[in-house]
Amino acid sequence: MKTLAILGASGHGRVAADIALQSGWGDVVFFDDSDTNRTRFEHWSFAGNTTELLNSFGHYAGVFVAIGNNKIRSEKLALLRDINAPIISLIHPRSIISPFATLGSGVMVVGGAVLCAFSCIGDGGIINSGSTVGHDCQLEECVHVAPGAHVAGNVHIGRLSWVGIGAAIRQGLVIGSNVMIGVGAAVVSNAEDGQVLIGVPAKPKN
Ligand SMILES: CC(=O)SCCNC(=O)CCNC(=O)[C@H](O)C(C)(C)COP(=O)(O)OP(=O)(O)OC[C@H]1O[C@@H](n2cnc3c(N)ncnc32)[C@H](O)[C@@H]1OP(=O)(O)O
Repeated sequence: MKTLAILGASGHGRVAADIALQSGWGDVVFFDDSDTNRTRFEHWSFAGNTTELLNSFGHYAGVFVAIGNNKIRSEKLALLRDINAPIISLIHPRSIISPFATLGSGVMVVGGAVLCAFSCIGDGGIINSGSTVGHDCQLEECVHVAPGAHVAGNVHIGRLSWVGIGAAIRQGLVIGSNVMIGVGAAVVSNAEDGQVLIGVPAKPKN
């Protein structure tokens, strides 16, 4: 039986475990940096913090970082990459992924998500429930497309950016790094690094 180690015992971690078990993993074991005295997390074993995972990753057929914060997820993935841990991606069996799409490692694709032809998802990306990423999009490392958000074709999104729940991005735009696009925003022009955009049409938040 293949066992997956998941770093991040949270709601996002529960979603990761659910996808893992629906996609062929036999069991999961959780790690997290908080409340390290526990022995269980929901239905699963809990085995310690990040350090304990780094020391024991060889016991697991795969390792996944299920931390919603883009920056922390990126940092944890870098630690695991440095020691050649077997970082895997989790793809919900009822997501739709073009055979011409490209996914990095440590990516999560949740149920109902659609990745169109020639879209490219960087390491640690989260393509959440019912969201769509159009043709030829390039998403750099650890971008989160939240539930129900839609990214039109040929959009470039910089590392660590977050496309909020229900937001939409017009085709061909360039979204910088560390951008936060708010719930329900309609983005119709390029975004600079670090901007927080809200509204319809989206404008920088004061
Ligand atoms: C499975 C999952 O759960 S995935 C998680 C999905 N979650 C998301 O996508 C969350 C995205 N985050 C947001 O949209 C946030 O509201 C942010 C980041 C844009 C702003 O957050 P904060 O800085 O904390 O703003 P705060 O909540 O204090 O609101 C400040 C003002 O902006 C307004 N505002 C906040 N977000 C938005 C928005 N998306 N659209 C329009 N106005 C907004 C508020 O109404 C408030 O206005 P007021 O000053 O007139 O009362």
